[in-house]
Amino acid sequence: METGELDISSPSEMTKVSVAVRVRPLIEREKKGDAQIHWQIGPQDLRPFDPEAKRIVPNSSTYTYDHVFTQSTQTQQVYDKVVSPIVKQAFKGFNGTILCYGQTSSGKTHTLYGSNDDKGIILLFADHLFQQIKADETGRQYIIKVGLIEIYNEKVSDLLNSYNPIELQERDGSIVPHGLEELTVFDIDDWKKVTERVQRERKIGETRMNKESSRSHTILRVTIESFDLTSNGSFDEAQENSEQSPPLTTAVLHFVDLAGSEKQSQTGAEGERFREQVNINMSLSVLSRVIQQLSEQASVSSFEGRSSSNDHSLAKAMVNSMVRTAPRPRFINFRDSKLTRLLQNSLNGNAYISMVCNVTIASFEETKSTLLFAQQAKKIQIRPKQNRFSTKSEYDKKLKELHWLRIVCSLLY
Ligand SMILES: Nc1ncnc2c1ncn2[C@@H]1O[C@H](COP(=O)(O)OP(=O)(O)OP(=O)(O)O)[C@@H](O)[C@H]1O
Repeated sequence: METGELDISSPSEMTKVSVAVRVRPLIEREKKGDAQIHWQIGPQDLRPFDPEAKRIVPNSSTYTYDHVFTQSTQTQQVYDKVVSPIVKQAFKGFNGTILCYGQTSSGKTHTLYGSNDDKGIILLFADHLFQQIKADETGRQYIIKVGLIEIYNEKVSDLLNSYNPIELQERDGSIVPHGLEELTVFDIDDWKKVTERVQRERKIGETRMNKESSRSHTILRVTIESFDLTSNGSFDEAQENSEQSPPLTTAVLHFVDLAGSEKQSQTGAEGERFREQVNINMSLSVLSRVIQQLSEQASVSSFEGRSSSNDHSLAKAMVNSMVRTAPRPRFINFRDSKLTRLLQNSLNGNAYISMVCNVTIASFEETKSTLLFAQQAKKIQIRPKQNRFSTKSEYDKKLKELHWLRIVCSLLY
């Protein structure tokens, strides 16, 4: 396996969150303000740079990641390294989450939604998705559903359905966005219609909030259901046990564009804007806490795992003292914000996760805070499970759904 690649060779094994840092080019405001360069970018790391002395800060830390993308990187490269492996797994029925994190104006929206001359992850994903479906000659059928969720001031709503409120409900141990309308797309043309709506609704959202930067978290939720119709709709029990192509799989992909945090002292925000900022900073700090708790849990359990394999009394004593000094959290604070509650299933390990942490080299403190968050995230361990349907009745239900969806879509488009 190439260094830094997402480890998907053995899905039932523990693996880690893939963490990338993307450095955006300097923007006009920074160029005009004679911005100073505070970071030196290496192939897989960043180091603090002293702009006065024009050298790396002596004895400073090196921040290392799975991937570091420089100012000249196109989003296609980010997609190939960070998103594409997750999408390939989604075709086999594994959930995935792609999370863009960073301070305000660090390039999160650019990375996800792109610009005229640099396609964003969402469009690149659509190209990839429908190419894969077209190239599949096995006769498998796919149902693709898309929903767009907004979290604004701790309220969860459906951006594709008049901002209807969404309730986060727990079902069979999973958190589901109850009330979310999901649109079914059969090909790239359907997808383009939906993404045009997504872009429109995001713009309306921006106007509604009277803002220049994202004051809400938006989550594009894509469900890929795939099933095998080669045996003319009959359910093959033997195939059900096949690891590679079970008759029915489902995977949920989340593309998360987080609101950027800001310091009130820097922006002087008041009134509604101040309330937005407090909510954004609160939910981001809950996310940081959850990531920290999960990473602590991972280091304790991996240490326990290592020591039990050679059953050594000294190792056992060390584990005991470690558990005493850094106890495994009794619970993870998922419920403390809507964002972490919605992402609970993913963060808790049942999804491949890639984080793109966006930064600028023109800021020291804000970039450092993102880099520290990214370091914590690197430690989280995950063990995604394949989502496969296991009974003939579930299979028949899906067949009926496909049948009706095709009828409805043929009437709509
Ligand atoms: N890789 C890039 N290449 C060129 N321009 C970029 C890149 N990344 C960001 N930018 C530009 O930087 C500015 C800020 O980017 P963007 O709006 O994506 O930030 P953000 O992190 O989403 O901000 P916020 O949290 O405030 O919404 C925009 O003008 C965007 O076009």
